[in-house]
Formats: sequence, C-alpha cells, structure tokens
Amino acid sequence: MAFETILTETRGPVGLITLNRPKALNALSKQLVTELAAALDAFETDDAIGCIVITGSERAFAAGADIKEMKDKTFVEAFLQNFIGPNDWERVTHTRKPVIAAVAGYALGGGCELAMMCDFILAGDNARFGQPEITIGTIPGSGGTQRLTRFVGKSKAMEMCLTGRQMDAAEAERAGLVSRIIPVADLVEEAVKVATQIANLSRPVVLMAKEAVNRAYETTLAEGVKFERRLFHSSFALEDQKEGMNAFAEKRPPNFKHR
Ligand SMILES: CCC/C=C/C(=O)SCCNC(=O)CCNC(=O)[C@H](O)C(C)(C)COP(=O)([O-])OP(=O)([O-])OC[C@H]1O[C@@H](n2cnc3c(N)ncnc32)[C@H](O)[C@@H]1OP(=O)([O-])[O-]
Repeated sequence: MAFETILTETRGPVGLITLNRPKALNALSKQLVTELAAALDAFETDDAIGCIVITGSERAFAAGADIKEMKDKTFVEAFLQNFIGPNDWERVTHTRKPVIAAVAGYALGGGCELAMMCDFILAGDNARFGQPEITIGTIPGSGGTQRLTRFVGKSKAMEMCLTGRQMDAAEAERAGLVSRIIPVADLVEEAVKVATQIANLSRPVVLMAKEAVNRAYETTLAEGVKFERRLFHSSFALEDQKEGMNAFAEKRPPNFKHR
C-alpha cells in the first residue's frame, strides 16, 4: 500500500512503521491515523511478521493530535463523528502481535497516548512524555488520563494532566512508563533487535503471554492468575512447548514452528 504520512518496511520478521510528517512533528492527523491502522492491519495479517515496531523521528515520536485540523470542530461534529473513536485511534490496542513503541523526542498528547497503547515503550535518551492538552483548553481524549495513571500512579499522572509538565526519559524510566532507555542513535536498531528476538519465539506462546499480561489491567488478581494458569496449561498442547523444553534438556537452541 502507498502511504503518505507513514513509512513501512519489513526487517526480517519485524514490521517497522515510521510516522512521517516531519514538518508537523508527526502530529496525528486523520490521514496518519487511518494509514497507521491500515499498516497495522497489513502486518497483523502477514504470517511472515511476528512483531511490530512503531517509531517516529529523532525529534518527535508524535507531538499529539493535529491541533490545526481539530481546532474548529464543534461538539456536535466531534460527537456524531465519534472523533478519536476506537476503530482507527485505538487500532493498536486490538493488535494481537506485540507492538513496541520506539520513542525519541516528543511524545505529547495523542503521541504519548499512542505510545502507551503499544505493548511496551523503549525510550531514546532524548524522549519527552507529556499530556499538554490542558494548556490548549481540552483534556486527553485517547486514554491519557487512564493509561498514564495506571503506568505512573495518581500523583504524577494528575500533576502531568493538570499542568502539562513533561517527563524526560530518566523520569519516565524511574516511574515505570518506559521499559528502558537507549541512546537515541541506536534506538530503532535496538527496537528491531528486540522485536526480532520476540518474533523468533513461538508465536502462539508470545500471543498468550501478551494476552495474559494485558488481563492484569482488566480483572482481579485471582481471576487474572486463573486466566494465566489456563493459558499456561494450554501451552502444553503446542508442539513448540515440547520443542522448547526438549531443546533445553538436550542443550541445543529450540526450533519453533509456531504451532
Ligand atoms: C488523541 C486524543 C486527543 C489528543 C489531543 C492532543 O494530542 S492535543 C495536542 C497535544 N500536543 C501539544 O499541545 C503539543 C503541541 N506542540 C508544541 O507544543 C511544540 O510544537 C513542541 C513543544 C512539541 C515543539 O516546539 P518547537 O518550537 O520545537 O517546534 P514548533 O512548535 O515550531 O513545531 C514545528 C511545527 O510542527 C507543528 N506542530 C507541532 N505540534 C503540532 C500539533 N500537535 N498539531 C499540529 N501541528 C503541530 C507546529 O505548528 C510547527 O508547524 P509550523 O508552524 O512550522 O507550520
């Protein structure tokens, strides 16, 4: 597919999506969000792809929803169009294959929200995270008040949503928003390396692990542990479980077949 606001490429078993509106710091226009959803669909249905990376430029992952595009919208338009509805804006949360956000530079507003919708965030050492919507007369609209609070706790999330203060990469790592920090020049290569490692594991088991971790956000501890145990039991029906454990016992690398 030909896209105008994103770039897509495959790196072995990894689908790499680069947000590409440099003049607008990758502001998330309707077109960009639609194209991102289409690219995710394409990688999701491509059997050769086992993991997806979303990145931006060194200057900006994304500086938020496109303010110029939405500034004149009326309430009725926003409401009737279901602006920022789940089908395109939240498409990444419906992706079953793992999605890594490789974030350099600004991840603000909808950009921070998009990163938080991914399965984990690798941050360049120049990354900056924030929910500045309050400073332009609105509030986060794509999960910022909810996901940020779950990531970093009420106090930090409340301060950031009420003031628009940005977190740098070091604070984001301390607060648990990002899994780790990488020198910005190496960020995409490292993200692709991690994604390749995931893609080369047993795909059904990777999907089970992702589902199980995500369940922690949606249910009680007791129900979550029960769900995890059922998935754990079902992994024993896979050839890949036999291969993985036999390979360990035989002191050789496993050869997963994704079944
Ligand atoms: C999804 C759910 C709801 C979400 C809501 C939101 O995300 S609300 C949004 C929450 N986000 C914010 O409130 C952050 C808004 N952005 C900023 O505060 C600053 O751009 C900055 C601090 C990120 C960088 O400052 P800097 O001095 O280094 O750079 P610069 O300022 O010169 O920008 C370069 C060019 O990019 C343009 N552009 C940038 N962002 C946007 C945008 N979101 N939109 C459109 N355009 C944007 C900017 O206009 C300029 O274009 P020009 O004039 O050359 O045609």
